[in-house]
Amino acid sequence: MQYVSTRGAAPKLSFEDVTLTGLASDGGLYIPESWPSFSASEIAAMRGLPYAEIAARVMHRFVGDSLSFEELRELTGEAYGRFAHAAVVPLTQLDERHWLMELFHGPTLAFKDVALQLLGLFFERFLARRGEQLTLVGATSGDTGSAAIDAVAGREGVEIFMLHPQGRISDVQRRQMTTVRAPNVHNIAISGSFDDGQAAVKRMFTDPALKGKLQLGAVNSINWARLMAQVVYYFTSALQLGAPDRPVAFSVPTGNFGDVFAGYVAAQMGLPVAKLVVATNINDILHRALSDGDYSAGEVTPTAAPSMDIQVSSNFERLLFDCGGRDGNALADQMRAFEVSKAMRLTNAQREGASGLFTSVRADQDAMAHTMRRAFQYCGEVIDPHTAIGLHAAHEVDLSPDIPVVTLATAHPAKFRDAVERATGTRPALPARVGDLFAREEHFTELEGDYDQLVDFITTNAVQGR
Ligand SMILES: Cc1ncc(COP(=O)(O)O)c(C=O)c1O
Ligand SMILES: N[C@@H](CCOP(=O)(O)O)C(=O)O
Repeated sequence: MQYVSTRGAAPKLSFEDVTLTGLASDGGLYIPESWPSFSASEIAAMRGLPYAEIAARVMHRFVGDSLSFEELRELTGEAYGRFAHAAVVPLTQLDERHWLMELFHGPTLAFKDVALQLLGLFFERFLARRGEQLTLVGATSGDTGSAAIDAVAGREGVEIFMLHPQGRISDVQRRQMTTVRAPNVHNIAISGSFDDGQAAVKRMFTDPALKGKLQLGAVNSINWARLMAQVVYYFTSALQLGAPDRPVAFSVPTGNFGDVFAGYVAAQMGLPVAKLVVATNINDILHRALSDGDYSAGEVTPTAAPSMDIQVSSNFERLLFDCGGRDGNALADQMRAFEVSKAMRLTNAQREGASGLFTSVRADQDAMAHTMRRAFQYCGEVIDPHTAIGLHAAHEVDLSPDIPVVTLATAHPAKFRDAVERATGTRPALPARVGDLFAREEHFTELEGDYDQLVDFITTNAVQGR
């Protein structure tokens, strides 16, 4: 299995190289050269298997020679053995056709753990094999940061610099990052939004001076391995609801387009996906792009679903590449123009390519709060604001009534206790596995977010190569 860049000019890489490389040298994102696929009988044969086994079967198609099937199965067993639920991502039924896929049973209470617990093990295995070190740089709107830090804190060969937008994430999210005391963990609070942090991180990967000093790696969904691990739970949940004999729809609370792109990949691999519903909050660039072809980024508006307060949606580039005919040169021109003007129209090919599988729904703050209340009153389920946006969208879309609709429950409600309490009157308790989060001391550095200042901080504090 080889990987190509969405912008056409970077070298093709193996899975191991892609995992350690982050952004492609031409500024693009790596994607498999072609989609591997399963027959209906191969999918049916996975029914009833443990999560870690299905994970190894699905992902081995992407890993090529970088890991044997047995090595991969050992790593999936280790990663998913750390989850607090034996099913890893259990399904909860809400009514005769709506389901929640609970993705928050990992150590940091959000879906990011599903990929990052495994990615931490990939880093360790590949770096030990090569005798190399990696400086991870990342941007977070709250959940990637905590999951990445948990996955790599104290590990050999890696250090992490994580940027979060000051004052724009929940107190639980912030503390899950800033109370971790490990010499290889550096938290930086920047002024501005997640988009500003993500733009700075992407610039670092194409900065020859910085790359001359440090081997950089990515923990954001820039890193293909993140998305690959997220493909698995589309398979496990669809299998429980009747796949491959019955198509299933998914409603996905969306920000950086990673999670829902993983659903797209599952469909390319042969899973019968009836529809992917892209659910956005009022930062609705993806809803406008999919419904009208208008991909133009405005200012990010802070909401009670802060992890989705994103306007420039990184993985949308992967979809545009795949749906638009895989023309890297044309996409490079389109993306470069977008980077200057912050606006673009999708081509007809891109719109038509996306329209078969995707639809989109935007939820405002009232719809989000109303859905949290309704889930609590009618189903006894306390859900977080991001999940509520997905569930709102699941009820808005027009689908045949015999198709089950799975909403991805992307975070534990306790991560956003204040917003949940405002909407439902119930304050969810933090699970015991997060420990004494509010008793621990916080440590982070405040920076303006100016690019040169960030690079200076990283190069001064990195231990790689010393
Ligand atoms: C809780 C939660 N829900 C939804 C999302 C959106 O996911 P994605 O960025 O993969 O679209 C995020 C952030 O990524 C998140 O942290
Ligand atoms: N919502 C995310 C934003 C970063 O997205 P990623 O999937 O590219 O890491 C977060 O919680 O940080």
